[in-house]
Amino acid sequence: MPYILVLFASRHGSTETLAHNIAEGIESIEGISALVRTVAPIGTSFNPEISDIPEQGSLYCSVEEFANASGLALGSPGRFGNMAAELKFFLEQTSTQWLSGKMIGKPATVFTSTTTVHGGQESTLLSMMNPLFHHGMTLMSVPYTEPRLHAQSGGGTPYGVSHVAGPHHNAIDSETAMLAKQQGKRLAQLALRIMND
Ligand SMILES: Cc1cc2nc3c(=O)[nH]c(=O)nc-3n(C[C@H](O)[C@H](O)[C@H](O)COP(=O)(O)O)c2cc1C
Repeated sequence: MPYILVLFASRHGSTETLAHNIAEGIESIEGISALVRTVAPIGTSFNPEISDIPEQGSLYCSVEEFANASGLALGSPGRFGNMAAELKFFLEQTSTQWLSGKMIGKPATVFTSTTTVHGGQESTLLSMMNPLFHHGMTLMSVPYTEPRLHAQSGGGTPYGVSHVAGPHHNAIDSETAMLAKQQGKRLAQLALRIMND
C-alpha cells in the first residue's frame, strides 16, 4: 500500500503528538497509510555515539523511506525561528533524490510547536518548506474554509498546524489536534488524487 511519511523532530513531545494526530488523519483515508518516523538527535560535540535504533518512540527514518513515500508531512519544533538542526541534517542526506527528481510533484505539508505565540511559528514552517520546494514537492496545508483555523486563539496557521506549548510543554488542545487530523486527511486525499492522475 502507498504511504505518506510523517517525519518529525521532537525533544519534549509536542511535535511528536502533532505527528501522530496528522498520521491519524492520513489513516482515516482508505487506500493509503501513514509511516511515522523521527530523526536521530545531534549531539553538541557533532560526534555523538548514537544507536541506529532509538531506545523508545518512533524509528529513525531511512533515506529509502523518504524516497519511496507518496507524500510527506514534516514537523519540527521552532529553533530560533528555524527548523531543528537534526531535521535539516537528515534532509541534507537526500541530494540523490533531489538529483533524480524522485520527490517531484508529491504533496507535502509542514507543522510545528514553539514555546511562544510570536516565537517564529510561521518562519519555522516556511524554513521547512524551502528544501521541499527544491525537491519539487507540492506544498499544501489547511485553508481558511476549515472553521477551526478561525477559532484558534493559540497556534494554528494556514502555513501548517502549530502548537503553542508554553514554558511547561502544555498538551495539545483538542482543537489543534482536530486541525492536525484535518491536515493529514487533506494530504492523504491529495496524494491519492496525484497518484491516480
Ligand atoms: C535551541 C532552541 C531554540 C528555540 N527557539 C525558539 C524560538 O525561537 N521560539 C519559541 O517560541 N520557542 C523556541 N524554542 C522552544 C521550542 O520550540 C518549544 O519548546 C517546542 O514546543 C518544543 O517542541 P517539542 O516538544 O516537539 O520538542 C527553542 C528551543 C530550543 C532548544
